[in-house]
Amino acid sequence: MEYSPALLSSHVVPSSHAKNKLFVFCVMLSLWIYMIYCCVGYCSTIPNLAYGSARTREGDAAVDGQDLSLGASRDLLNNENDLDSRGDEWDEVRGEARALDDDEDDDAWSSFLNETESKKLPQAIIIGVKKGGTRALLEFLRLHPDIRAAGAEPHFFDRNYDKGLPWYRELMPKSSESQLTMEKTPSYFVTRDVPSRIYSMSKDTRLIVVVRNPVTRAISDYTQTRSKKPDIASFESLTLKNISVGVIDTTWSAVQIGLYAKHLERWLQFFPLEQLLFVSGERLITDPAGEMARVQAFLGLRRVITEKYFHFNPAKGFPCLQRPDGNSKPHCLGKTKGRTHPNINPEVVQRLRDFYKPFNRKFYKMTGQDFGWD
Ligand SMILES: Nc1ncnc2c1ncn2[C@@H]1O[C@H](COP(=O)(O)OS(=O)(=O)O)[C@@H](OP(=O)(O)O)[C@H]1O
Repeated sequence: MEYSPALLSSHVVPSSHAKNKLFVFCVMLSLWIYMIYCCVGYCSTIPNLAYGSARTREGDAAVDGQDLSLGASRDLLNNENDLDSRGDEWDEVRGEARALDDDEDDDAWSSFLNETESKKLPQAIIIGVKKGGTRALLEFLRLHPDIRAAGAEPHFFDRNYDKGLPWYRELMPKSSESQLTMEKTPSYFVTRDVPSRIYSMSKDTRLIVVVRNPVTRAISDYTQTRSKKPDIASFESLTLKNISVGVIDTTWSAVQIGLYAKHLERWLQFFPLEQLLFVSGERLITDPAGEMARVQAFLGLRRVITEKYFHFNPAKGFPCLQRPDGNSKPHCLGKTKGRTHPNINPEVVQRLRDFYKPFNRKFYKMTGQDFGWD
């Protein structure tokens, strides 16, 4: 058989073409697989990160408690290990927030496509008061698309300050440039060093205080502790130094926290009054949309959280959250919010009312708001 270069080239040239094509195809395929892998990896990481960081927060951040600064405190309501505002309650609340937030994955996608999110130090903080309704306020605010808030209480400025601002920032959820970052730690309001520390972080931090009738607040505080330590002394004996003399024991933390005017004085040494918003814990229950309108205005947010988001649950006795379209069951805060209070001797209640009256008046004067407790 005759050797033919033409024949040879007719075999060789098409096969090298095919090889080239195959090579290009393989490269393209690998690139596509890599891109799909990256996208899928990213999507699945967003919610996982959110949960992961929440868990880390639960591990690191302290729980609801108090650090009082008005002299020695007979801290019989020591809530150092009180999981009331976190723990199971927090999981439940987080579930509620997610249940109402159907568009979370869409949000993640749009933020992936449109802008970079990052963790920021909070620009607004709910600083108190313990048992005032701080959890309800935070959960209501978390429905706002322009707010991102840490769920658990970080207790940075009172208990974890030595860990530094980077530690604190790490506890915050990611947010876009247009979103406000928030947290709540009710013990800040009554802790001596907190105002100066927040001021050092940023003198522009907006501060929100949910206040409630100090007598009811004290009973609520006591009820919480009793639910964990059923054998504690009676409210009456803890309130009065000596039952027969009837002098109020102001060293008891449950009493001290309610001296709002005294605590506020310390804050006003660092922040102008306009930088603080006082939310009525009572109106947060009777008119949540009205109080939320004030809060949103104070934070410079559009009014998104309106009447449509609330449904009063007569069995629970509190407003619960609902989807504005009303298509799903409303979600209430957990069972540790809205406990039944024990019956307290009416004479002791009256003594406490009388005791708080001058402090309340002073507080109304300082804030320019009458909360109607007297
Ligand atoms: N919507 C809604 N649902 C349930 N509970 C509500 C609500 N709004 C305000 N409250 C009141 O919040 C009180 C608990 O206050 P806090 O969340 O500040 O408590 S804590 O300091 O974080 O432990 C809690 O106090 P208690 O009633 O004594 O349990 C409630 O009265």
